[in-house]
Amino acid sequence: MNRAQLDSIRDAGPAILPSVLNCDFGNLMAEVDRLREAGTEILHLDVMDGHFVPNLTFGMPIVEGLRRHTDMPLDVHLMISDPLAYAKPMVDAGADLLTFHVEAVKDPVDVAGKISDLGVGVGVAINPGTPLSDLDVCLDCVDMVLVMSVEAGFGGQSFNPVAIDRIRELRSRRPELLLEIDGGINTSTIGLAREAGCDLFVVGSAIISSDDYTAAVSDLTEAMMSANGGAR
Ligand SMILES: O=C(CO)[C@H](O)[C@H](O)COP(=O)(O)O
Ligand SMILES: [Co+2]
Repeated sequence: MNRAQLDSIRDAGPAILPSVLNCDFGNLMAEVDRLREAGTEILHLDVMDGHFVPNLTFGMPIVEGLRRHTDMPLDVHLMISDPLAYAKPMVDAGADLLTFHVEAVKDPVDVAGKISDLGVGVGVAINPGTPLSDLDVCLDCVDMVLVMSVEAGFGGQSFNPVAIDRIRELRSRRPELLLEIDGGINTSTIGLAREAGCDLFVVGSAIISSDDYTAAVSDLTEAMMSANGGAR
């Protein structure tokens, strides 16, 4: 994802990014088609290594398979201990935006720079329990901050409201930064995050657990748009 694509995402206004984490992986492409038909445009892919987080999901083969069958931008959330080891393979597989966890690396500036050099958007994620000040060193080196509203590792967890204060603080410090929130986002929490100044809203269970993805996305969109977006 080049600079122009990132700018167009920012300029396009708030967006809901479905996480396929809890979808029916035996019918992955059918699920992706349903999510596209429901009106979502960017896919959030949760890559977990069973080491950085106590869960194991998927790697490059899934990213590559999705790249072959959809033109939706792929927002890849790396919940892995060694993001640099897999950055280029993930980009080669088709990732458009790569987000690593600040908790997983010693030098986030170096990691952000190396990922950016691959020609994709780079994000840094932070868990609720990690001091926000851990991001200070790399805020100017990333395109996006992914503010976790759950401890990374599983879908279906309860929303941690500390994320709202963090979105608000990051928005006030960096008006141009792309902000994404992830974890426990539903029709109640999405408005709070929007009002705090968030741009991108990762939603897993609140869509995947519903029988009607279109209705779920529509309800979420209504809740998101009825909140007054934080001033940039
Ligand atoms: O990064 C994640 C978990 O580590 C998932 O993206 C997130 O939890 C989405 O699932 P849900 O909306 O059900 O919380
Ligand atoms: Co995620």
